[in-house]
Amino acid sequence: MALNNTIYQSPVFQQACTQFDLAADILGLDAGLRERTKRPRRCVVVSMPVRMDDGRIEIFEGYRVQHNLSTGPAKGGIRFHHDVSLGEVAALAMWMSWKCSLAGLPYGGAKGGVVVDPRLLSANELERLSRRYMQEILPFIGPNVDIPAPDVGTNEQVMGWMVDTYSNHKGHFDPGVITGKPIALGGSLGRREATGEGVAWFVKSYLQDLGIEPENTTVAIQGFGNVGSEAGHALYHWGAEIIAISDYTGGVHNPKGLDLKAAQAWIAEHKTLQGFPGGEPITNEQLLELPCTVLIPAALERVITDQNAAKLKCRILAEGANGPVTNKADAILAERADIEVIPDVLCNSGGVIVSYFEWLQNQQNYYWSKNEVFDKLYRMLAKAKASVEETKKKYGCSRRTAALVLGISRVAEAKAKRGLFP
Ligand SMILES: NC(=O)C1=CN([C@@H]2O[C@H](COP(=O)(O)OP(=O)(O)OC[C@H]3O[C@@H](n4cnc5c(N)ncnc54)[C@H](OP(=O)(O)O)[C@@H]3O)[C@@H](O)[C@H]2O)C=CC1
Ligand SMILES: O=C(O)CCC(=O)C(=O)O
Repeated sequence: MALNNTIYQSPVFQQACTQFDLAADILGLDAGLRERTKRPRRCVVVSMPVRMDDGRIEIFEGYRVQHNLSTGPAKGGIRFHHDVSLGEVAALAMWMSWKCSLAGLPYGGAKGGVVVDPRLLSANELERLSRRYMQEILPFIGPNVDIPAPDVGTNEQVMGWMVDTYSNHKGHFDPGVITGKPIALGGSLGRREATGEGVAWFVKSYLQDLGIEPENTTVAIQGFGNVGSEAGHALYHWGAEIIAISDYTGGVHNPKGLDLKAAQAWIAEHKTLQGFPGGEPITNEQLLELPCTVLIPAALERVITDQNAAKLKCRILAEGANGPVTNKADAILAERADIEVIPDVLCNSGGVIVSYFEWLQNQQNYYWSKNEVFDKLYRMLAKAKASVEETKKKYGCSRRTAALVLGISRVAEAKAKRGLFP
C-alpha cells in the first residue's frame, strides 16, 4: 500500500484532516496552500533490531513524521505504545504544528513512535531500543532541525539515553537535540510537571470564568501518567476533589475524593492502579460518564465518540490527551451549551512551551529557576487563551476551530511568504 494511503486511511489522521478543513474553510485557504499546509512534509519509517535479554533479536518498527518545517525546527514527542501506527503519528505531528503555532513558538511540528509495549521490556531492553531508535532517526533530527521530547510510554530516562546516543555520535554533548531530559543532562526545572500544570491552569481559569469555586469542583481523570497525575496533583492542591482516576487496567472512583498520594504510592509498588483500595473499581468507559465538574481525558485518542458524547456529565472537558474527541462527538458537543471544551492544542500546550524554554536554556547554557519557568509559562498560556476566545467570538465557531484557525493561519502565512511553489 502506498505510504500516503497508509496515512490517509488512518481514522486519527482523518480526524485531524476534518478539523483542519473546518478551520481552512473559515480562513478561505486556496486549494494549493491548503493541501501544502495539511500534508506531512517528511515521514521516516525505521526498523530496529534489538537484542533481547534472552539472546533473541527482535525487530521493532518506528516512525518520525515531520509535518511542518517551514516555521522553525520541528518539535514533538516520541510515543512507545503497541498500537502506534504511521497514520496516528502523522496526525499527532499535524496537531504539534498547530499547537506550536498557536502558542507562538518558533517551531514546526513533528511526532515519533515505536510499536512496542514498553511495560513488557526489561530496563536493559528498553535502553537498547531507545538508543537504536535514536541512531536510526539521527540523520533527520538536530537542535535546528527537529527536537523530540517524551510522550506516552517514554520519560526523562528514555530522553537521557537518546541525548547520550546523539551526543556520542556527534562527538560532543549536545543537549538541545531533546527536551524533557533529566535535570542532570540540561533538562528544565518544571518540564516534568509542565503539561499537567498547564492543563490545571486552563481548568482553573475557565472555572473562574464560570464562577465555580475550588471547593465546588470535582475532577475525573482518564490516564494517570505524566499528564493526568500532574494535572490531578495541581488541582488537588488548589482545593478540588479528584473523584476518579484510571490507567490501562481500569479506574477507581470515590465520590468523596481520592487520596492521590496513596494512589501514587500504590502505583509505584504495584505498577498499576488495579486493586487500589481507595474507592470502587470502574472501567475507563464508566469514568468518562461520571457526574463531575471537570473531565480530563489524559490517555489516548478517540475515547469520546458519538456513543458517549451525549452522556458526558461534566461542566468542563479539558483535553489533556491529544485527539480524545472524534469529529462526530465534536458535533454533538457543539450542541451542548452545558459543556465547555478546552481543546488539546490549547489545553496541553504547557508541555511544549516548557520544552521551548528548555531548548532556550540549552542554547544559552544559562538555567532558570522553577518560578521563572512557571511565571513565563502562565503568561504564554494566558495570551493563547485570550487569542482563542477573541477568535471564537469573531467567527462564532467552536473553541477547537478557533484554536486551529490561529494555529493554521500562521503556518499557512509563513508557507505563502516563503513562496509556495519555489
Ligand atoms: N507528556 C507530555 O508532555 C505530553 C503529553 N500529551 C498527551 O497526553 C496524553 C498522555 O500522555 P502522558 O501522560 O505523557 O503518557 P504516560 O505514558 O505518562 O501516561 C499515559 C496514561 O494513560 C494510561 N493509558 C494507556 N492506555 C490507556 C487506555 N487504553 N485506556 C486508559 N488509559 C490508558 C496509562 O496507563 P498505564 O500506565 O497502565 O499504561 C497511563 O496512566 C497523550 O495523549 C499525550 O500525547 C500532550 C502534551 C504533552
Ligand atoms: O514537549 C514537546 O516537545 C512535545 C510534547 C508533545 O508531544 C505534545 O505536546 O503532544
